[in-house]
Amino acid sequence: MAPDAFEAALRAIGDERYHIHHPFHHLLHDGKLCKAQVQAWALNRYYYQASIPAKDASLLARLPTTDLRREWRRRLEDHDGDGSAPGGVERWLALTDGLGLDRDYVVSLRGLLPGTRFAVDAYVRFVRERSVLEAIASSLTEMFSTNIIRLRVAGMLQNYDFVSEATLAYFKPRLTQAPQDVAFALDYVKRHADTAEKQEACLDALRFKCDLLWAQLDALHLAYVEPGLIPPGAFVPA
Ligand SMILES: O=C(O)c1cc(C(=O)O)c2c(n1)C(=O)C(=O)c1cc(C(=O)O)[nH]c1-2
Repeated sequence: MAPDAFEAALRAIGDERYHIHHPFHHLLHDGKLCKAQVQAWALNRYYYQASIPAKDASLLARLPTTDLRREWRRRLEDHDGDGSAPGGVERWLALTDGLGLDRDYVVSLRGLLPGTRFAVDAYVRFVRERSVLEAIASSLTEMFSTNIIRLRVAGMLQNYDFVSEATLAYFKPRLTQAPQDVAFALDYVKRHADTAEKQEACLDALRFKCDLLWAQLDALHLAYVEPGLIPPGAFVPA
C-alpha cells in the first residue's frame, strides 16, 4: 500500500473498533451512570494509566538512537511528571480523589477487575515482546483519543454534579500531548512499514490495542452495569 492508503487503513480500524463506540462509554458520557459506576471506571482505569509509563520505559530501552529515545522519554515525563509539575498518573489520582475513592485503596490495585488486569498486562507484554515497529503502531489508538476526550469532558461536566473541571483536569493536557505523540508515531510507522508484511503487522497491532481497550469496558459493563457480576475481591460500591 502507498503510505496514504496505509494511513487510511489504520484510521479505518479506529472507525470500526475504537472504544468510543462501546456502550459503557455511551452511558458514561451521556450521564447515565451513578457515582459508584463512575468510581468503578476511574478505579479500574487507574491501572491503565499507571502501566503506560512502564510500557513506554520498556520500549525506550529498546530504541536504537538518541533522537528516538529523546522523543519517547517525553512520554515518560508526560505520565510520571518531571518532579516540578504532576504527571498524568498523579493527575489521574486527583480524579479518583475527587470521586471520593481512598487513594491507598486505588493505588493498592486490590479492587481491580481481573479483566482490567489481564487486558492492561497484555498491552505491557505486547510492547515488551513485539518488534519496535509493532510496539509504536500499538500506541496509535491515540489518533482517536482527542475526539473521545472532548466528548467525555463535555458530557461529564454537563451531566454529573459530582465532577468538575478540577477533577477532570487529567484530560486537558492530553489534548495537546496526544497529537504530538501521534505526529511522531504515525510518521515513524509510515516510514518503517515498507513491506506488505510490516504494514499488516502494524494494522494487527492497532486492532489488538483497540481490542484490549474494548475488553476493559466489557469487564466494567459486566460487573457494574449488567448483569452486575462483580468478581470476588473486586471493588464493591458502598
Ligand atoms: O481517554 C481515552 O479514551 C484514552 C485513550 C487512550 C488510547 O487510545 O490508548 C489513551 C489515553 N486516553 C490516555 O490518556 C493516554 O495517556 C494514553 C497513552 C496511550 C498509549 O497507548 O501510549 N494511550 C492513551
